[in-house]
Amino acid sequence: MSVVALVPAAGRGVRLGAGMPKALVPVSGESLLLRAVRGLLASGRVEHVVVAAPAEQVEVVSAELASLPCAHVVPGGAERTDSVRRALDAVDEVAPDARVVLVHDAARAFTPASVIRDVVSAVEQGAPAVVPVLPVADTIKEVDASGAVVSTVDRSRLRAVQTPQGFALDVLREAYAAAGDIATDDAGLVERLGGEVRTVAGHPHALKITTAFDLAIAESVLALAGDSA
Ligand SMILES: Nc1ccn([C@@H]2O[C@H](COP(=O)(O)OP(=O)(O)OP(=O)(O)O)[C@@H](O)[C@H]2O)c(=O)n1
Ligand SMILES: C[C@](O)(CO)[C@H](O)COP(=O)(O)O
Repeated sequence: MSVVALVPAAGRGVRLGAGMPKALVPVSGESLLLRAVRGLLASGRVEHVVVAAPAEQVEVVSAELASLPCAHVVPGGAERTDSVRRALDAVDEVAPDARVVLVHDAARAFTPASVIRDVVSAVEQGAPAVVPVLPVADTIKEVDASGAVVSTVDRSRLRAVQTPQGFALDVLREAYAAAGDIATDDAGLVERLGGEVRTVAGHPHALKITTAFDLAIAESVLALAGDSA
């Protein structure tokens, strides 16, 4: 029973503003995408990877991953959900024996191997869907349309959600078959069907690189880890 990872990498990276798709932005000479895919494979728990690339950059992205023969590239879509769906559609061809699927943002390129392993193990032990989470550090307030505070939310029950998110393959397929509106994460589609979603501990290094500030943090993490992060 193999594990396949879907890597949505077709975003424009508007908030980062690097003038190229975010997945191709280099950190210490290696793109976020290459780091993310290599990290999945280096966990020792992922055998196949399907990357959703910007539709007009499939060849560029394929060349970027040429050193990793188990990575396959498909054209992504307009929204993250569309990109994941296209990668999911390629699983039968790329990994016909897969029963466990991960969905992992290229933008979370520094996710530690331990998080990837914990997510895979939880699915293998029977969880239909698994997300890595971190406690919320800030006080969270609900505000109305005018910006006035409505309430202070009890943060003890809140978690910030990361990737990779792990699924039994048939569960993710069912969730995507039923998907209506766009969801901000894949587990949200399982929740809509009433499916159980379990959590494992996330990690600060699995941050999503969204802005130039996040990229600076990633560069610092790499510098501290001596490029072994
Ligand atoms: N149509 C899209 C949009 C996003 N993604 C991917 O989904 C992940 C999370 O998205 P985000 O970090 O929001 O990336 P962007 O959409 O590129 O960011 P922005 O909104 O700043 O353009 C990224 O790896 C991104 O490449 C994708 O595959 N297809
Ligand atoms: C999937 C995700 O990374 C979990 O935190 C996040 O929801 C992606 O959101 P985005 O708005 O598409 O970046």
